[in-house]
Amino acid sequence: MLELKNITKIYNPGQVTEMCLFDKFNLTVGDGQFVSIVGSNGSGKTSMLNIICGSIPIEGGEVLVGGKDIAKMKDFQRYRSIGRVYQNPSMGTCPNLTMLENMSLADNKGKTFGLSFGINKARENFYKEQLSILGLGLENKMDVKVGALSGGQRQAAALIMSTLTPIEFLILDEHTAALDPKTAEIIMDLTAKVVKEKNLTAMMVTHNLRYAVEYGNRLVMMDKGGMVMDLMEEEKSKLKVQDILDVFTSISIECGN
Ligand SMILES: Nc1ncnc2c1ncn2[C@@H]1O[C@H](COP(=O)(O)OP(=O)(O)OP(=O)(O)O)[C@@H](O)[C@H]1O
Repeated sequence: MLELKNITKIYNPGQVTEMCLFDKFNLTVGDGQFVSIVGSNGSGKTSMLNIICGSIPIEGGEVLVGGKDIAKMKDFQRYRSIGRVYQNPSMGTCPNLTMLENMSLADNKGKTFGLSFGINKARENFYKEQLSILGLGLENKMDVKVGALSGGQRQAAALIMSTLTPIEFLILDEHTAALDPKTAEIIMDLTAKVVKEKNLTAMMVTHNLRYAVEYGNRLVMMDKGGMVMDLMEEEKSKLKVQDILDVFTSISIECGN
């Protein structure tokens, strides 16, 4: 279980540009939940993911995984339980390294000796087996430099790399936003497959309302550092894209837009 408890996040504290984004923000994500997170620009979605991943400091509160405060852990310890796929496919992979070297790097994540190639031929079959889950033939491209792959193939590889070690949480940060519509569909289907097969808890930020409605078993809408909608499985299953659009519209009318 992941718990964000009384999170306070202030950007630029003490400066004229000081901005309190989260003021005692709370969110609990149960094991096995796949949470779609939507919200207008600047509502705090990416900041929330960054707080979970420890990429930005917080002024107050706790980030608990299984009751343990991971905000105080070192990066390599925290990333043992978390995998993240970014918007830009090149963020999750090393373009100048081969598929095999990329998989090997991902395999070494969270180990105390740091990042090393540590190519282990004995693991190669495991890497191939994992890549074959995607059904894109990447298991036959082990010696190809990842930079030579298409954006969609790289994002698919990033998905497998981020879930190669036994993580608990998969963080998806607009991970289909840079892809063409057809490739985005493929990556979304693969995401659902990987989350199910690896029994992961997932948090997916997306501006694609259809994906938010169709995928996952919980939907959260954020606005100005708070949650304005939080629908669990049954309620979410009845939700239509238009329902979310209506909430968006009412929020922007309240804001005078
Ligand atoms: N490094 C930073 N310094 C100062 N303010 C920041 C910083 N990062 C984010 N913010 C502010 O925090 C607020 C939330 O930003 P965040 O990127 O978390 O929103 P978001 O919901 O992910 O937006 P988007 O949909 O545009 O990606 C915004 O007002 C933004 O300007």
